[in-house]
Amino acid sequence: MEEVIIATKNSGKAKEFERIFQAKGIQVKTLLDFPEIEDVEETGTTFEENAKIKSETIANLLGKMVIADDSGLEIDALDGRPGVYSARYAGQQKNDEDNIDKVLTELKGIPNNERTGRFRCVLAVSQPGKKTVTFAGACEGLILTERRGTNGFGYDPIFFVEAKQKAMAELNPEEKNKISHRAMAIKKLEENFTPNNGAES
Ligand SMILES: O=P(O)(O)OP(=O)(O)OP(=O)(O)OC[C@H]1O[C@@H](n2cnc3c(O)ncnc32)[C@H](O)[C@@H]1O
Ligand SMILES: [Mg+2]
Repeated sequence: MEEVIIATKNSGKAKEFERIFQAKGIQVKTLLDFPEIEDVEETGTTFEENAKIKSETIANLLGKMVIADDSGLEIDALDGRPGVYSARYAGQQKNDEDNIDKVLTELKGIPNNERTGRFRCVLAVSQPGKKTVTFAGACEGLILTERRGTNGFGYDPIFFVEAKQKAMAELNPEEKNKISHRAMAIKKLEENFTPNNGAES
């Protein structure tokens, strides 16, 4: 495999995929390279459903193998929210800062030991004429009471990784890409995916 197409318009995700795949000699293209392709509506109720909707739509459109990533932050004290609504938690404008503010407000007064949560990522791989296959990854953490660090994207500044004693946004890209939910899902994909998976459509 020399090139992969990742069906994402999120530049933070795109950078992580580029870094991880380029280290393996694989070129990454994302939907940022295809500005004419419109947003795919994420009508599913699970990460898996949404990842499949994105990969199948774009694979059909381009006639090539496509990988999609649906991901988000699940917070126990909020019954799993923002979950699949992570990108648009504070509204359709998809603003990371507004989303973080909303989570911090909702968690006001919740003690540290109850601020558990996890990032989840489901990767879906679609090839024309074949069944879509999926790979999931997760990364456990605690939700901080204020922002720390400036690396990464999305909710990284308020996600505390206990093993590192740092916020995700305080880790450099290599460190994040060793432990993240996305890294875990990519690892599973590498270990289990061959282009013959999902043989019949
Ligand atoms: O659908 P695409 O085009 O890929 O881009 P998106 O931003 O809409 O992506 P999702 O629908 O999968 O929503 C994921 C949201 O979850 C959050 N998220 C996912 N992975 C993250 C990570 O590694 N660090 C911080 N936040 C993350 C972030 O707010 C994302 O916008
Ligand atoms: Mg999305």
